[in-house]
Amino acid sequence: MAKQYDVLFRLLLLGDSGVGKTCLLCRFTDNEFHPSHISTIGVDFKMKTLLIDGVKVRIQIWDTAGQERYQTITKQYYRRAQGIFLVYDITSERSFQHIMKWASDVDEVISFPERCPSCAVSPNPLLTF
Ligand SMILES: Nc1nc2c(ncn2[C@@H]2O[C@H](COP(=O)(O)OP(=O)(O)OP(=O)(O)O)[C@@H](O)[C@H]2O)c(=O)[nH]1
Repeated sequence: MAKQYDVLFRLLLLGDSGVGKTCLLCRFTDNEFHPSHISTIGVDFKMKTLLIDGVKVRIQIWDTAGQERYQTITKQYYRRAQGIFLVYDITSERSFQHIMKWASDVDEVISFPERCPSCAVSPNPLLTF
């Protein structure tokens, strides 16, 4: 069976609840828009394969819940990501101000490799993109 992809990138969407992370992902993977807001529970993901210069690039995008109560779950995904999108709603100044908080949460998780020794060599996903 032919290999389905040559390289895999794991990316993560982070931001306040309701800023449009799921919509952004649906638009990117399926070119669809669903106007209803059904809060993500924990973490969900979608994939898309792109052909770039003859290389099959599979992009796996993890869509996290913006609600605070799921953060124990969502933080477990920060280290596995090779890139993180910090998403805000352009009509919500508050969601923009919270971007600093999301970024510092990521920094906090990845700055303490002793919490997860097997992940100690992971690059900082906020610095690599
Ligand atoms: N006008 C407008 N509304 C949007 C856009 N993108 C998303 N929305 C609306 O924003 C609401 C929330 O979108 P979601 O994508 O579910 O938000 P989310 O960030 O995934 O929310 P959580 O799963 O709770 O973290 C929905 O009611 C969408 O219809 C946009 O580009 N324009």
